[in-house]
Amino acid sequence: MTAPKVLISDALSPAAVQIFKDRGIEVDFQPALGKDKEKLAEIIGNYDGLAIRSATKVTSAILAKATNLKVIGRAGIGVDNVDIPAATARGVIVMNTPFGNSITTAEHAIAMMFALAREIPAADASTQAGKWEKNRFMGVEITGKVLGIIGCGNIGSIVADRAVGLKMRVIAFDPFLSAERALELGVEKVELDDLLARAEIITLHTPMTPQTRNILSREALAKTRPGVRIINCARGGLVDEEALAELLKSGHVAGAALDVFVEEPATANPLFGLPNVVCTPHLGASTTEAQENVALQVAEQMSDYLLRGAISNAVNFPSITAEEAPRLKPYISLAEKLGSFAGQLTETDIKTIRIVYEGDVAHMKIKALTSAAVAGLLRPALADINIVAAPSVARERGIVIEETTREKTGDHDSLITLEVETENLTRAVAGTIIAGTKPRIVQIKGINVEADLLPRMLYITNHDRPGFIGRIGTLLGENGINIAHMQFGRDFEGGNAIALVGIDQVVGETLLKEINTIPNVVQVKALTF
Ligand SMILES: NC(=O)c1ccc[n+]([C@@H]2O[C@H](COP(=O)([O-])OP(=O)(O)OC[C@H]3O[C@@H](n4cnc5c(N)ncnc54)[C@H](O)[C@@H]3O)[C@@H](O)[C@H]2O)c1
Ligand SMILES: O=C(O)CC[C@@H](O)C(=O)O
Repeated sequence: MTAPKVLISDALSPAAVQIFKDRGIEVDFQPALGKDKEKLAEIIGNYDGLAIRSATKVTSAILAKATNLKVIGRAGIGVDNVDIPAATARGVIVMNTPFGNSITTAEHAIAMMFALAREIPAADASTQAGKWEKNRFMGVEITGKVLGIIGCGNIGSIVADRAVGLKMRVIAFDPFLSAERALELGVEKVELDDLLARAEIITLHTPMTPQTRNILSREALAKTRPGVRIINCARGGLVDEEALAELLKSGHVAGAALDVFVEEPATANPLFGLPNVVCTPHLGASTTEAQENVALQVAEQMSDYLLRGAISNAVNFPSITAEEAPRLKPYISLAEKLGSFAGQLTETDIKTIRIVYEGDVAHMKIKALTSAAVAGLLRPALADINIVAAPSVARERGIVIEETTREKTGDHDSLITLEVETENLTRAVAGTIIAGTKPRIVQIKGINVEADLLPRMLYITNHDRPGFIGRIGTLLGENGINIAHMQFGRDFEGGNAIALVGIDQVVGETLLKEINTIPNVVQVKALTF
């Protein structure tokens, strides 16, 4: 196996390069490439992995050229510089490092708060200019002030913790913050309007989503207290920059500290040059400690995926640990084959996919197995579908996916049953793993029939009558088709029967039609796995 190749296209700590090398991965460190999208597009096709910070924009155009790419690792939190749907559609795993820079970023927000409260940047510039303007700079105390946190997740909670330590009164707006967590943090959970009306300092710590974009809109800013100070170390675009500039000029907002901007790199901005505006160039995560943390973590995560199939902190696929990966692999193959089996037999629109996981498999990462089953099921219709994209593609097509887990009920230690419902029928197929690694089908439409799934197979349904087996064997033999195995099942004597025939050659349309003329044959279908 040739070593996977990773491109680092942003300024990651050299610690990442070392990790990749130590793990036997070829690494190309080109920290300025993120700013050169033409060059990136030209070479991205050579790499299995891409490690980035925020400068590299992984657009759908870049992804279209990334023909070998398997994983994008973001050394940081926000993945808004990656086109996730486009990556997902191409089966590229996108991972981030959700905690490595949280403390550092929270500290930056606190530093910004002090900078605003005491006008430190302006006082520094004035002093170094020899002005000694002791009367110009009159600050405010932090102690006892009401801090309003919008978004109280990893970073917001660290800010809350530090602010409580500074004897501030902390209120937080976050629809996903539980009452227990708020109590634990010592913050008062409030609605947005309440926060806007009460906070003397507001700090933003939400991701950029359609709900949070412009959360501090012109209207929201108008509801704030006169003299409010605003800090944004999360994402540009959470605050209306034009409206904020106007309120700073009118004196309603006493100060604003911004680490992030609608347009980055920010070379011109409506806020630049206004009194008591403090700006940093997206430095929230820029400490030696945080950069070391995120670089090490992203390199480990990407290596684990490329070398061992382990997935952690992926934003578009469930996590799989390095220990789980080898155990899960045969079940992923089984789930995909069961899906493929049902998909090849389903010609009309699928309405619902129901998957039941029984026994040991019920305790595994079933989300990954479901993705594999859905990919297998959709592949006959959508040849390029991949396991990462499959569930979202299915949902886009209005297909309902239902998963159930339960303890072992029958003979098999693990059993996966896939049921597909279309307008006209419901089809179920079940399988298990034997000898630890081999996928085997064990039931079709409730009829027990045990068979290995070979690359070429025939699926035949017939009425259970004497003479069928001899005829099918003769017909295949006469046409030069070698039978690898032949398995039968029936619901009861003389009832409905199923034959699964593993074959070594391709069966053409003419022969399929001829098989269909054998007395008592109901349906015959050539399948490939
Ligand atoms: N400036 C920097 O260099 C820097 C560094 C790291 C992170 N960040 C950014 O900081 C932000 C927060 O990161 P995090 O790690 O704390 O994320 P997180 O996911 O841990 O927390 C985000 C919080 O926002 C809340 N939230 C989501 N939608 C909301 C809404 N509509 N209203 C209010 N709250 C909402 C979530 O419930 C969650 O608790 C992200 O945007 C991240 O990209 C910036
Ligand atoms: O990489 C950086 O410097 C910024 C990272 C930050 O925006 C993040 O979301 O983690």
